[in-house]
Amino acid sequence: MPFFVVDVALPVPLQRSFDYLPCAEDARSDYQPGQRVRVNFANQLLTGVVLGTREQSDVAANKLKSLLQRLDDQPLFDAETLQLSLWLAQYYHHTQGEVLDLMMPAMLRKGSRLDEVDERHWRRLAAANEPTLRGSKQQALWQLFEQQSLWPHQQLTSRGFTQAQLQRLQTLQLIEPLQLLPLPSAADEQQPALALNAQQQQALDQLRCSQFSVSLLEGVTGSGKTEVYLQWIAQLLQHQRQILVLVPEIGLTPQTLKRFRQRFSEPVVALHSGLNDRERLQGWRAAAEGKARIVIGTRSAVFTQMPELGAIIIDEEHDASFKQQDGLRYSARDFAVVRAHQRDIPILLGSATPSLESLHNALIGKYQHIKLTQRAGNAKPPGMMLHSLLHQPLTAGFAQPVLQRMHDTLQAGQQVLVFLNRRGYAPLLACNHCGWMAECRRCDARLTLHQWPHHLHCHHCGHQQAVPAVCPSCHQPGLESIGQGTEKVQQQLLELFPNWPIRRVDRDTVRGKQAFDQLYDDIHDGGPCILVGTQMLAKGHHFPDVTLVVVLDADAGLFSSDFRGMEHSAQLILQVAGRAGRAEMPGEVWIQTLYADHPQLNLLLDNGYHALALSLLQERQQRQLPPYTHLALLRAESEDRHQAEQLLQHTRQHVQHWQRQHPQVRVSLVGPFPAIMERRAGRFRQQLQVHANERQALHQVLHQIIHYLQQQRLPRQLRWHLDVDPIDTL
Ligand SMILES: Nc1ncnc2c1ncn2[C@@H]1O[C@H](COP(=O)(O)OP(=O)(O)OP(=O)(O)O)[C@@H](O)[C@H]1O
Ligand SMILES: [Zn+2]
Repeated sequence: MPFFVVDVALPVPLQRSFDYLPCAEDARSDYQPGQRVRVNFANQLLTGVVLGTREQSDVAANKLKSLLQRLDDQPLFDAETLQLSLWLAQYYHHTQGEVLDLMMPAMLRKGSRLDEVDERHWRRLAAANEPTLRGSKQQALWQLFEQQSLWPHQQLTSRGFTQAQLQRLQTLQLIEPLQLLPLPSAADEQQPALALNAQQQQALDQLRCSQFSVSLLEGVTGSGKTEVYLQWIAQLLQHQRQILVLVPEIGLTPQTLKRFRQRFSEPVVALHSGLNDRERLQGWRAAAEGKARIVIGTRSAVFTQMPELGAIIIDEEHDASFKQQDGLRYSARDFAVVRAHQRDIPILLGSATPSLESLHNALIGKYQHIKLTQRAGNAKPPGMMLHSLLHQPLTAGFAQPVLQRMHDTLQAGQQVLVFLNRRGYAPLLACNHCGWMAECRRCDARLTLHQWPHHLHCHHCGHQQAVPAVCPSCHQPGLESIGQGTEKVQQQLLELFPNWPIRRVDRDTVRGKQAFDQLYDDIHDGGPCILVGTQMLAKGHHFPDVTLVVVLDADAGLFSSDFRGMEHSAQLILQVAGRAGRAEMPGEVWIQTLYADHPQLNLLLDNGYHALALSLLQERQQRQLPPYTHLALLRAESEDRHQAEQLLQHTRQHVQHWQRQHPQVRVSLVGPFPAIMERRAGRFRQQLQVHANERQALHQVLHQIIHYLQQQRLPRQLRWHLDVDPIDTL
């Protein structure tokens, strides 16, 4: 056989691919780009992806190793996905091998075969004669097969049929077993589309079913954006397209999924973090084989291979969960736009509070700008007011008039939502004798007091410890909790409103999808109650009986040192406010603040998000910040304070030196300086910011930086990473 080597991309940070000898017996034609292979790399078993084959190698023949196994007969990744992986690798300055690794469901990464997730089904054979069956159970079973020729084994056993009964039908040559990929079924009861209002219809009319275009659907909360998505999807399905819908981490509730499955009889696959590896691969395959016509998923679902992909929808496009915050720090939204462009298909970004990036693109005409300014149905926009806390006696953190409104709302049989973005009992435990404060040993942060179970908890590194009985510093009793978290508010409200249920919704009370599902049902079953919650309650949920929203403390977000702080606070406030009055009854939002004359807060309330966003954009332009410039962060961290700083200092010098030889490449470097919270989990964190007017210049410099860093022999504990388009600089 003529000599050849296989070129393999591996999930390692080295900027190159690797040559391997083929598996014994394999011909060159057995290898195609996109197949997975198993290799031994530096004594590690890795799954790599074939990029091609070659007649020669730069590696000496006696140094070449053989592949351990070829995992796929057919390419797992198509040419389009391979192309996209290259884009990701270049843009985020990782290797193609790392990107492909990220794009694979975990089971494939570990080397599973695709058909491992097939499940047992039974299929009716063409029976010659009407069978004579003994026993009513067997007859009932056969009747099912007369209604529908194919059944998943598991569905039959859950209806009480046994293996023996199935085997009996098999012996009679009525049915046969087979292994198949399970597909989700549509809801039993399908629901018709709603009649769109004029604005929704106009929005739908502006959406095309082919060719690349980006549309920003800026629709106030409750304006019926989802209904527009659904009706557009219906059109796309008629064109035999697959549709990818991305939603924020907590936006993919069973209710959302149900709404899709009740509307479409085509298989709708959900991909989210609540799935196990097996379910995830099943969903991925259903999409990759074109069987799932709609995929609805969170961030990483953006990588799902879909041969007939015809449109992408990103709901709540401003949401931070679309940006991966560790490893390969990609933005699913930005990548989705690239993907749509490459495939020449439309993409729709929806939000009541669009990111300044997307808004900017809409304003300069790069994106089509579609607006929904009214709520759908009979719902009215909630009335919003600022309530100054200055010189006001507070009860449990609430001003008197606010408590009165809460009382009236409950009396009227409606629900109240109290928003406080701080879980736990209190953000601080301090000694009232000597001023000692409970601080995290490993972070520049205070420990949060939790009451149930009773302990101190660092929300930054996860460190937990017991609550001391006396002050560890002066040994006096008299430790006091200062400030409020959701736990404390719930407890205080129980005393103030003993006749109504007070439900707390945060990560401590609601763990996992099922818990949320249960809670959602409870809230929907209605009855007056107070919901106390963090941002978990804020996003995309539809609670028809909530008519009063109280933002307990708007100030926390107003003075963030991050340049996106105000943007994010405004988005959060409006999203929470958007939960009020979404059905027949009008809603009201009270925002408590010490800064009732804060100009931006007033702009938001008086003129709405769009007006505030325009003013923030102006500010960004003046300060030369994104979206007017491009930003990347190089972060370094180490247990040794100076190591991290020095590494960035040297990197900076290296770049400056390089810049002197390349004066046409204009970037500016800011830093190194310590992160806002310098020490986290025992490590000191430093950052170097790279600002550029031109993307290309930014990438040229980042390339230099990566190249430089990879050549350094760094102590193990000194780590660095690059964040392109960071969503915060904290
Ligand atoms: N054309 C319509 N006629 C009547 N009701 C509608 C119409 N469109 C949407 N609705 C209803 O209005 C409510 C809000 O709609 P939807 O959830 O689609 O809004 P949204 O814009 O996605 O909201 P948010 O951004 O706040 O999550 C839902 O109960 C929906 O059924
Ligand atoms: Zn800590």
